[in-house]
Amino acid sequence: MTSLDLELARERSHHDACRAALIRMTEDVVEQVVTGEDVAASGADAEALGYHLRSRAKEMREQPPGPLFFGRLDREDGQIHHIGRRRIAEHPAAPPLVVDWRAPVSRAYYQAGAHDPQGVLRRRRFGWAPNSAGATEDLTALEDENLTDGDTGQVSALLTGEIERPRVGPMRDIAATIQPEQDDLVRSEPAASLCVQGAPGTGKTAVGLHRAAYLLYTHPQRIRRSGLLVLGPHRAFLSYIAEVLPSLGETGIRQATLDDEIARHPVRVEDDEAAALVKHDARMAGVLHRALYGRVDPAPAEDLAVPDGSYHWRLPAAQLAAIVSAVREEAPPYATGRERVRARIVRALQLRAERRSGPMGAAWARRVERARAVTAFLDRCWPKATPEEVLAGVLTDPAGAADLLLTADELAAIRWARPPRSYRSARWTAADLVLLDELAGLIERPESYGHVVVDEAQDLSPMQCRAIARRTEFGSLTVLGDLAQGTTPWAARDWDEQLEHLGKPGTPVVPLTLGYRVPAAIVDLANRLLPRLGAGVPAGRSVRRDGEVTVHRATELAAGVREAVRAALAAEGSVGVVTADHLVDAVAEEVKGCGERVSVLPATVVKGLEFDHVVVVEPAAIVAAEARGLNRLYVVLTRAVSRLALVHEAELPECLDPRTGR
Ligand SMILES: Nc1ncnc2c1ncn2[C@@H]1O[C@H](COP(=O)(O)OP(=O)(O)OP(=O)(O)O)[C@@H](O)[C@H]1O
Repeated sequence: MTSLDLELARERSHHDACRAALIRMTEDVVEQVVTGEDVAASGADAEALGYHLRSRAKEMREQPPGPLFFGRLDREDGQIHHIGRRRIAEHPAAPPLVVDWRAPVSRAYYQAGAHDPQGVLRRRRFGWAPNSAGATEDLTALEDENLTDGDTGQVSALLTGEIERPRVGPMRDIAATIQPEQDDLVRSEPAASLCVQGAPGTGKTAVGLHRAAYLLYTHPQRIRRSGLLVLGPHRAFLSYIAEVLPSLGETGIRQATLDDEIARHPVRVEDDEAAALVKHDARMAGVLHRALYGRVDPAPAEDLAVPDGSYHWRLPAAQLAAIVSAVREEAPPYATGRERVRARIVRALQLRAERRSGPMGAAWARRVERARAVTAFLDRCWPKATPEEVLAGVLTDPAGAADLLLTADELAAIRWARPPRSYRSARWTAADLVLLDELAGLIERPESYGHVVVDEAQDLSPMQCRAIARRTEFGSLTVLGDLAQGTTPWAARDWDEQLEHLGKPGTPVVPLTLGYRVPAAIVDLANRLLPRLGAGVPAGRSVRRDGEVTVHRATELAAGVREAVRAALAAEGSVGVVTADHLVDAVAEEVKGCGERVSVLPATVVKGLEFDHVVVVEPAAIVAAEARGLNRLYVVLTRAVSRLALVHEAELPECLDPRTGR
């Protein structure tokens, strides 16, 4: 037996011990559910304790199968730590057999190097059979890095293998291979917001999800109680990333699109581009504010008289006006403002009444509060409002609230051609829902999440950013994006401005430029587009030296597509055939029956996804299809993990043409 075999045998037996301990931990929790429900002092305690234990038992049972550790640290002080996705111990007080990758002692696993060993003698990486469910015999390799040997410049074969592994199915966690610059972001100060400007494939999404898991581990009370939300650009993306948090042991985290998060109604119609542009513009915040508060009458003309038996208590108009404007200045949410005016009126009436007739009890105050005359006054001077009613007013007659804030053309763009009979029958567009959310937020403050991770944040409009800002008033944000991948008409060109809309001005922007998805040959090709994207971001680089770009000039596009897909299928992994939206049906027809590994996708839905082999059909059509077509093409090219094929019948966009170079 070689010394490597011996070490592997030892590690396998440690894995067996971990497996046995994990089974015991799960059994213990299930047992505690039973006793926990019986022993607690009161029924309510038993309920709370039982709930807590049941959730833990469920969480333990739902642990996805897999290897129980992926690394090991041997420290100068003689301590040895195995590192895995969750802590495993014989019993709660025993030293752990496996420490959680998020624990402070695990940090050195990701950060220590020969130049800065951080008390570590040796880092060991374990190699498991692909997609292992955690059977001990799947532990097939290990690799040691001695940090005391000076800088050997040695590249880890296991790490390279993991990064270059063919992709199938949904995104996987990267707990075993997080890189130092990524780890800094994952573990950065939780109360502070953070913005990551990352070139394609640098691991922004992975960093955001691992940071979410880290925050839940480090601040379970604060973050769990107030909630954590992950926002992604579309549902396909959400299902692609859905497995990552559960595989890190974090279940039940809300992952949604912003549209889902704010949906008060179904989207029934579409805006034309001119209307959508105006509705997503930051000035709409002013328009809506004006429309809502335009309903408040700051100078009531008449005195208020509240009948009380045979008597009337009176407040003069001037005093009413002073109350209304004082509350306006305090700027509470609109609905709170109405109730505050009511409370101040009652207080003023009470003072008057007590001056005349002595103390008035709480019952009297309640009666006055609900008096018809008081409510009638409020209905005139601070009427109730619903977002739908106010927005319908704006879209029926935009000039009323938006005059001087919008140009005549902009007013015309958002004006309803045929207003509905009532706001209740209005058919709302996606942008209208953003505006309704703004109004709802002015009327009543929404609950704040503890932390929100926002992916592809460059694509959000100012009004969408404000919807997120409202939900993180008392929480923090992890903002992930790439200005070069901005494809919406309102995509950000500058992070400082976007962060201001997100309610977190001055948040530090940290660049990531080293890519783990796209091989260097493909990054170099995509970088040729960068100068024309107007994004001013640093160019991407790649750790990957593999990869291949091929260009097929086809005399007949259909035949070219068939040939490129056939060539792609000769290698392992997924094949994404991506083309302009209007060509999708025709292309899908050509590759029908090519099997499950091939997906045909419109260019507009591939953001955030990746395929081993990407076949781009007619790049020029992707560029021509929309205003930010070049940005779209940049996104499409950078979806490739190993190989990229360009198939074209029309001329290639100039910057991609191998004959014109850059
Ligand atoms: N440290 C790492 N170890 C292994 N794989 C990694 C690492 N970092 C990133 N990856 C992999 O690289 C790919 C790209 O990561 P991710 O999707 O998070 O990047 P991104 O910056 O969000 O990309 P894009 O903006 O292009 O969508 C994923 O498959 C991810 O698992």
